[in-house]
Amino acid sequence: METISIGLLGLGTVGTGVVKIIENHQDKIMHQIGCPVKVKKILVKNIDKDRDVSIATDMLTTNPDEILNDPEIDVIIEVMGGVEETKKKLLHALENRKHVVTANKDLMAVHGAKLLQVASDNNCDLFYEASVAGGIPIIRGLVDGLASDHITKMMGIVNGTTNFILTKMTKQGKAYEEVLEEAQRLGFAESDPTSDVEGLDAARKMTILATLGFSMNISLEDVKVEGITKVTEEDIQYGKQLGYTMKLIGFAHRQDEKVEVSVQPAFLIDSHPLAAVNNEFNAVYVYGEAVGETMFYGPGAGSMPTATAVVSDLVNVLKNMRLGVNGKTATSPQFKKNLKKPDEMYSKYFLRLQVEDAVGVFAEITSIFSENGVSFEKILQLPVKEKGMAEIVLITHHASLLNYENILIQLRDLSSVRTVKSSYRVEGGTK
Ligand SMILES: NC(=O)C1=CN([C@@H]2O[C@H](COP(=O)(O)OP(=O)(O)OC[C@H]3O[C@@H](n4cnc5c(N)ncnc54)[C@H](OP(=O)(O)O)[C@@H]3O)[C@@H](O)[C@H]2O)C=CC1
Ligand SMILES: N[C@@H](CC=O)C(=O)O
Ligand code: NA
Repeated sequence: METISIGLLGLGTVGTGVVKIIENHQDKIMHQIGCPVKVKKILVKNIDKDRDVSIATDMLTTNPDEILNDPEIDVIIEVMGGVEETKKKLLHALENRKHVVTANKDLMAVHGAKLLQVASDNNCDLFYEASVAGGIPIIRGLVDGLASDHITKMMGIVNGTTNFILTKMTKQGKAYEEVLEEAQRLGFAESDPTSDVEGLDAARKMTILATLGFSMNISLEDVKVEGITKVTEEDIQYGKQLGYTMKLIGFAHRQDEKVEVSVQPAFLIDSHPLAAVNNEFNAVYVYGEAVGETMFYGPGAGSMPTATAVVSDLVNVLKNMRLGVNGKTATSPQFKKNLKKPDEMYSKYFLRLQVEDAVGVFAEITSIFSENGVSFEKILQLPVKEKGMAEIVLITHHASLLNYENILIQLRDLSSVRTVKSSYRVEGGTK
């Protein structure tokens, strides 16, 4: 029986998990594909490093050509990270007719369209399930599970680090900096956690989900991004009093064939299923016109969960090899990109203002809202320590982004408004 040989690029957190799963689940893999699978060669930076898995030294190399040009290697698994240099390596692999499995969201969010095209031109598979929400089969869920439906909305908690931080701030009242260090120690955060906390990691994942879910070529630049670095414990506590939970939400909405995609800290109504997703867990809520509400939940990062997605992609490549149907997945989007404008993007908003505690101030503020056609759903006025000042916390009814931004400009111009302390999107509905 012929053995399938794999070339592995990277033997870090995910690569180590891949080696373990291929070894430990060999019987199950063989049962599905009918022949054994072995990792033949592994690209690393440092051959002498201690590893969490036992590997013969002659399997390691620092020369990518030993893998990319080896005619015995059928499939490349890329779990090394990086964008431009990695793109070159994968193009080289595909041009050498090697199938590719990758966990690299940074690469797929930026160069996915090009790589998928080259894969298709060479009759190769390029699968990337692990790139979004680690071990959760969300890409297969969208592309296969919901293939017959018209998806109108996706909301994702797709970054484990920020969900861990916000959960600890909300439930244990811990400070942001303290929890970020904990997330780094536990290994959820990227080596430079800026892309986690500034929302870029989630934006890359939402780019991939929106492209697939809406069958439109969404690029990273189309995603409006805001991270969690400005979220305060007071904001979280005010939201709690009003019945909302703070989450970093990736939001993708389609209406009348126009779409919007964004990532931002947002308040979710406590009864929303995503509000119960805590710590480093990820979840993606998907609304399809026919299926209604669905939610995909699980571990979005970590060695074994992420490697599960990678090796499952590998099994699919090998099943396709047996059937002789590699590279046949449709890659070109069905629809032309059509993005919503600010007067077409509707949401509720949470707003926290520090204002003078004087007669007429409340009326001045409410008149700005009514001039812009926006009304309130909830409102609280609270005393603050500083004499003569008060805090107003409110939730609006649905407003267009255009009207809401006008309101913010006008409020900042009012002499009775000392500061706009914070402002967040509020989510709760379905479609
Ligand atoms: N960790 C996670 O939970 C998740 C990770 N991912 C993605 O998976 C990929 C891998 O992540 P992770 O395993 O955490 O990363 P690690 O940093 O743990 O591992 C990277 C591996 O790649 C090797 N490597 C990196 N650059 C080079 C290079 N230029 N030449 C040769 N070898 C190189 C390293 O070698 P050496 O060991 O010698 O240093 C190391 O073995 C990334 O794209 C990441 O975004 C996706 C979902 C979840
Ligand atoms: N840093 C990422 C890891 C997985 O993609 C996260 O926190 O989700
Ligand atoms: Na996944």
